[in-house]
Amino acid sequence: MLELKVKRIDIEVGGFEIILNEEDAKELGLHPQDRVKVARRGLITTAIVNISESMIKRGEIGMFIEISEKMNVKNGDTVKIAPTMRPMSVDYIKKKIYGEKLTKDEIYEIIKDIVDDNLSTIELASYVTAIQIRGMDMDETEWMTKAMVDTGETIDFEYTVFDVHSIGGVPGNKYAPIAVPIAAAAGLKIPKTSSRAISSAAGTADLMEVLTNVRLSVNDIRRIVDEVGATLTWGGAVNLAPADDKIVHVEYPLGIDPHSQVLASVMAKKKAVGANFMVLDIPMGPETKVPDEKTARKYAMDFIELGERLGITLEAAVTYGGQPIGRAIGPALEAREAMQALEGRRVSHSLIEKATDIAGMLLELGNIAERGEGKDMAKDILKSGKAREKFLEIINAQGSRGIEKSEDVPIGKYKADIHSPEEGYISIVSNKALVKIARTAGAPKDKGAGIILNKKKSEKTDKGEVLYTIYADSKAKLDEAVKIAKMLKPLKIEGMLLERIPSYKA
Ligand SMILES: O=P(O)(O)OC[C@H]1O[C@H](OP(=O)(O)O)[C@H](O)[C@@H]1O
Ligand SMILES: Nc1ccnc(=O)[nH]1
Repeated sequence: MLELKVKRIDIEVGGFEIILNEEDAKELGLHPQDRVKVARRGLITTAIVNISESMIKRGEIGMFIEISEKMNVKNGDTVKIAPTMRPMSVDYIKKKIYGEKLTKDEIYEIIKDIVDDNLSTIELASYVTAIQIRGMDMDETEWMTKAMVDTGETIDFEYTVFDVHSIGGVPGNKYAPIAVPIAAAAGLKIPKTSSRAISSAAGTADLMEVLTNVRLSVNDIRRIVDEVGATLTWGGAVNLAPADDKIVHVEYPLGIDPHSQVLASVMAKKKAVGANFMVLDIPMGPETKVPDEKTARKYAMDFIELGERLGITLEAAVTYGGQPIGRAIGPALEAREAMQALEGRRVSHSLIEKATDIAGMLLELGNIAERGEGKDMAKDILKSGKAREKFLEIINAQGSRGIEKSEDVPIGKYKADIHSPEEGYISIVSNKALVKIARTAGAPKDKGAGIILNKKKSEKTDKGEVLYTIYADSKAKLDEAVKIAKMLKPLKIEGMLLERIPSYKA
């Protein structure tokens, strides 16, 4: 064991990492990526070792933001460190890499180590990759979901709780800020939590954060649902299924979201708030998580079965994901478009149809509307302005940012129009290319960054007309996004030369 003086390093590294001087590391027999226990005043945490010759002096320990905050240390404090073993869950991850089925206890151990930050980013990334390639059966998925719930807090409401969730994968998917207030305006109780972006350029949590505080405590969620009927918050901020956000953290840069992880991630969040009934959105289309009907059915049946195992009645909606929902992509632009829809302004048909289809299913599940009449009722509630009122109540109860109208939403200061190289009809809109461009422009972290589509599939364009506009919070990222856009050409025009493949001799 060594006692070392803390030197805080103001960098977020996404996990518990420390830096030791080469000599101190040698004394303890430590190498880079080994683990140590770090202890101070009864607090003990596992951390991953990095080694430096000169940045950290002998007798010092460099502590990055995450571990400094967890251990509550300032410069000059002392901590004790000692080498420790790799957790057993690394062996279980390897078992999955080799394609074996995991037991309930092994899965619980992995999830517990994820929650306790005992796994390095490398190990966590291997876990996600192993699940993507090897998959999990329904038993493993159920155990994983329950482990995710049991390693966090849960909320018990005294009334019937409704919920809604999308598996994501289609850009511009801002159905929730419209569907949730419609259902809440009709009297349903919906404590909705969302993830941040996983494969897209804006998750519901990212876009809600433009308008309100999404970091609520369990008690705040309970109080606000009691008072106004619904919340729209970020799951990662509350201790509800806390493993989820840590897994999302490594899925995001990889842009992958394995089937059984989607099931566990969504359903753990629903179980943690005690949902009794829920609607699940499955966007289907090329370049989404669900390319065809067969995959959509598999998702729907697996979700329904997992729902049954957890005591949640679930109805799935397979929705059109062949191109973005609405015309806006990126947190602020999507928040603005959702508000425009709530204000009754003219927005894309696809957005209104999708949001009211889903809200209608919730109204029917809640026995507020007869079967087959939910959608019309949802449209009436939207038209009446009651959903807008409810939405403002929700965002004000969570913490007002002073945004009351769509015009108040701040969007990217820099923008560039992309023009059509020729006349014709739009034949292909590439979800993936649009996400790549929006992410290059800075979304989802730069809230104002993203894309507004001026043209969508089957629409006619003249030569030189604006196809879409890219927004960014910084000029450098805008320039980069324009470069990528010109390379990827996300909108194809019928008759357009798609690619020229020269002969070897050319
Ligand atoms: O599209 P990508 O980024 O893969 O999926 C992540 C999004 O999907 C879910 O949707 P919602 O909360 O029901 O809107 C998550 O909560 C998150 O907002
Ligand atoms: N993996 C996930 C996909 C969509 N939503 C989630 O919350 N999680």
